[in-house]
Amino acid sequence: MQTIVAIAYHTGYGHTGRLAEAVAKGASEVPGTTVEQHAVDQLTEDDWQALDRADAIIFGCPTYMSSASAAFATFKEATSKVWADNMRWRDKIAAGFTNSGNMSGDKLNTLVQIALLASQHGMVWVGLDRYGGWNTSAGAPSDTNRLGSWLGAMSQSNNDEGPDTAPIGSDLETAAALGRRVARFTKLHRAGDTYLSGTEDGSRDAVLSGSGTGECAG
Ligand SMILES: Cc1cc2nc3c(=O)[nH]c(=O)nc-3n(C[C@H](O)[C@H](O)[C@H](O)COP(=O)(O)O)c2cc1C
Repeated sequence: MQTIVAIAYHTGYGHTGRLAEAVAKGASEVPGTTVEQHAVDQLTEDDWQALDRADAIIFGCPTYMSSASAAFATFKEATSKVWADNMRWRDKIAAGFTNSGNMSGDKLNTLVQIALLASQHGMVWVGLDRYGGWNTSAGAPSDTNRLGSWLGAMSQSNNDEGPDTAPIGSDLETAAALGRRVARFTKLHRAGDTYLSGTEDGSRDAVLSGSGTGECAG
């Protein structure tokens, strides 16, 4: 079964773009996953259609002034057309990531904004399943999930470094872990759907409402 994981992201200066690449790399490690990246400040009609076709959308943007960047906010509002069309992103898998200059930098607010966007669309949110790192005397910045985030992947990029060196490898690996997890859950979600669609009563909705048997015809 081939599944599509789309990454819809904004980057102002390239740092969050590195994170998007890492998320893509992680997702692509799950066999049978097609990964697409879409820069939300350059979306064409084809990009919007690709997002409609995706089984999962992972949203990402930098944190600017404690919030999602303005370019991402513009995209966020533009998705209201999708929502108004019978919530056509309903039931897709969703996740999020953000990057900022400070260790905290109030970037949890950005992930909350992204998670609320996904919730308004009726999407199914997947967070990060990694223990926090860099939180003991033996810990180090090289620990994955060094910023201790579970709603989504966070990274920090020094303000005096370009995207060639920031964010650091542990943040990129954290982002890759999120990509892998989303790709795995997307497969499980689609496989369950496909299984139930093949039940003897032939109706996923019948099974889920309790009137079907749930016995697979095959
Ligand atoms: C307009 C603006 C606002 C920013 N606000 C914050 C902030 O609230 N918190 C923070 O930690 N860093 C903040 N930063 C730093 C950026 O988050 C940081 O440079 C990040 O790496 C930029 O990612 P990008 O290269 O993908 O645009 C801000 C940067 C800019 C340009």
